[in-house]
Amino acid sequence: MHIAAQHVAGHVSFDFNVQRVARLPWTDIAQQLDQRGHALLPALLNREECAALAALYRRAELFRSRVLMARHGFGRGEYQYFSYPLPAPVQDLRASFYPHLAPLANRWHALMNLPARFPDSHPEFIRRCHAAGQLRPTPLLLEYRADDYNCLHQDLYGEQVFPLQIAILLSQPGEDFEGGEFVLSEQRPRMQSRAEVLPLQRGDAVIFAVSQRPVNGSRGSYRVNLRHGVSRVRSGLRHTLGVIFHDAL
Ligand SMILES: O=C(O)CCC(=O)C(=O)O
Ligand SMILES: [Fe+2]
Repeated sequence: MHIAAQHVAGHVSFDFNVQRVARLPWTDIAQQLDQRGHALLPALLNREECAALAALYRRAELFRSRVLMARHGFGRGEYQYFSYPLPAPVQDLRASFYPHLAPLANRWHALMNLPARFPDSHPEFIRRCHAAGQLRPTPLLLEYRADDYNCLHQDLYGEQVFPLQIAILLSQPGEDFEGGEFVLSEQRPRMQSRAEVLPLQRGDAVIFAVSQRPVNGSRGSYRVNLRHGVSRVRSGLRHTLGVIFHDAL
């Protein structure tokens, strides 16, 4: 599982040591996720790794589809979904984070009275997605330029939903781009929506709830509805890697 290997992402080769996922402070991360519905992982990737991943955006042959957000009312800017086989670092990120998140996902589902439970390994969960007709890979690279933004949304692609996902900022705020903040909104029952802006730096990752999370109330847990998006990029170029664990119809 925890393999340290030399990987080739396109023509750029870099060492993505999956051990760093195992070494993350998982107790603290789970606590942040329980309390706030998101957890920040500072400096998950270094500058060179971010540059190598962002450069994949130009390699059209690595992707199954390209979405121009304005055409669909999703915002402005574009993204591309990777094809299978995923580039090794993307595949490794997806497979190595999943086992740490599955127990939390199961606990959240129990608290929210949702019937689905998640297997320990990502290949097993992917088999379930594929059996449900969700065959298409969802990891994606996003690219934003001046005036681009990403409307608040939920990345749901079928009945099979893994309740947590990861986004990694690949560009440096204040250097590569201005504006373009990662935003989360939370809708509690019978209350107005609450927004949170996450101060991500290049290489930082955020783990966050895809659509719902449990919140402790006086009479047990209740479900809170979440969305995420990106505020307007004021200048420059911003890239993100998104890792979603379920596949798409
Ligand atoms: O560009 C971002 O920071 C958000 C990307 C996103 O919507 C996702 O990873 O699902
Ligand atoms: Fe998203």
